[in-house]
Amino acid sequence: MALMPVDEALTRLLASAAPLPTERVPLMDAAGRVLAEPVVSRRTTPGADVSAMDGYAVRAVDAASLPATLTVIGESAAGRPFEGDMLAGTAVRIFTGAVMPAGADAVVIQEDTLREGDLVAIREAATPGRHIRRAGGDFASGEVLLSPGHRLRARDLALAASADVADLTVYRRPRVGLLSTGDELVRPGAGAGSHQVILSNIYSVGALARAAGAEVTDFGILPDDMAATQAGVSSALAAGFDVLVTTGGASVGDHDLVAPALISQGVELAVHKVALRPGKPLMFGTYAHGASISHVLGLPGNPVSAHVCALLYLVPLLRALQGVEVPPRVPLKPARLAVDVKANEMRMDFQRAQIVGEQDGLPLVRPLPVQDSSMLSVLARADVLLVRQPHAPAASAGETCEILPLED
Ligand SMILES: Nc1nc2c(c(=O)[nH]1)N[C@H]1C(S)=C(S)[C@@H](COP(=O)(O)OP(=O)(O)OC[C@H]3O[C@@H](n4cnc5c(N)ncnc54)[C@H](O)[C@@H]3O)O[C@H]1N2
Ligand code: MOO
Repeated sequence: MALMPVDEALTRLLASAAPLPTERVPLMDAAGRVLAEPVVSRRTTPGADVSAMDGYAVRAVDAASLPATLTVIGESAAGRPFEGDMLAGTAVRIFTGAVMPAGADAVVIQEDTLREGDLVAIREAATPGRHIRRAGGDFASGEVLLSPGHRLRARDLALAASADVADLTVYRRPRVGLLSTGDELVRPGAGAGSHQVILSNIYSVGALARAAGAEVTDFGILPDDMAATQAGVSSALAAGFDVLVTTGGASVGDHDLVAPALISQGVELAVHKVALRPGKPLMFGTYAHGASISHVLGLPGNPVSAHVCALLYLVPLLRALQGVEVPPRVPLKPARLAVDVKANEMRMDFQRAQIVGEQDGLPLVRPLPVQDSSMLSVLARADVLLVRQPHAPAASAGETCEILPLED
């Protein structure tokens, strides 16, 4: 069967990824969620002209030339403004964030004054507007501060709070189910024999999914048996995950039962086998539950392949389900080769590589010597994936190349 190009598989996957329903969440629970409605300020901030420093509010004209001694007629603290008017020759003690008294147009910082009783000697000439934060200087009421599709960062939550917005409309978190397959798999810490393999894929894939905003459920391990695989797939589909991720059993061996089991349970496969290394056996399909659908992503069992496929396909799918606009291309970045590399064959190749320096503003990248897709220690040592396009010719040290970050 012909292998599908990497970006075409991504295009097909994203084509079915309509955003999930929305919900309201309080700001405290909103980090990492994706906005479904804009954040519109309900307030002008600052709400009035305020002092940026601790000192004395003055009329600049009274303290424009020195010496100048003014009479202190009151105090303005944050939350407790001075109510009176400032007449010629007066000053008001003021603190950071406090409203400027009517008539004052400058602040002299405390360090530039000498206070004696009701009098304050000004030791640094005042200029109009000095140390004043203007009303609306940060943002105005009605201003759109954050737009739909934006993934909320810590600082966005403070911004929304300061705009007097207490909860936000975001897309529901995608629910992801992880289904592992393989007679050989044993959980970490459960005393695996040397003929067995320790279940590792759900940890990397699950962590990538969580970091992309999903709620993750470990749905267990299936044996390499057709009836059991069909039954496992059937109950995982019935659980109604937004995304069901299988690992293993994706290739062509006698024990690779996932594709036929998915098809037998009503999953329509849109992708099966991609021109990708590692990750050739990748499959993707959808399963209809009435009006809603489950996306089904079948990852290869080799741990590096599963991780790379999750980065390339699962993470963008989860973002798209949360309303993020995701370009249907692998997001490559420029770099420079630290060593010569060979011509590539027909599969787009994602080589585990290290950044070993910098040249002309680009990271210098060297592929690790072993590229076996079972080797997690090599993946852990890598800084990035060095990406080689299908049929790319041999390239020399110093030439530009493309990389994919392993973390964002
Ligand atoms: N004749 C062919 N053989 C293979 C082909 C092919 O085209 N023709 N493709 C190869 C490629 S590429 C890959 S990648 C692997 C992956 O195939 P499967 O998805 O069927 O993976 P398994 O056979 O189930 O397992 C492969 C390997 O990974 C280990 N594994 C599986 N699940 C996990 C897990 N959850 N955690 C940790 N390790 C896991 C499993 O024990 C095997 O060692 O197929 C090639 N073969
Ligand atoms: O392409 Mo497989 O994914 O060799 O590891």
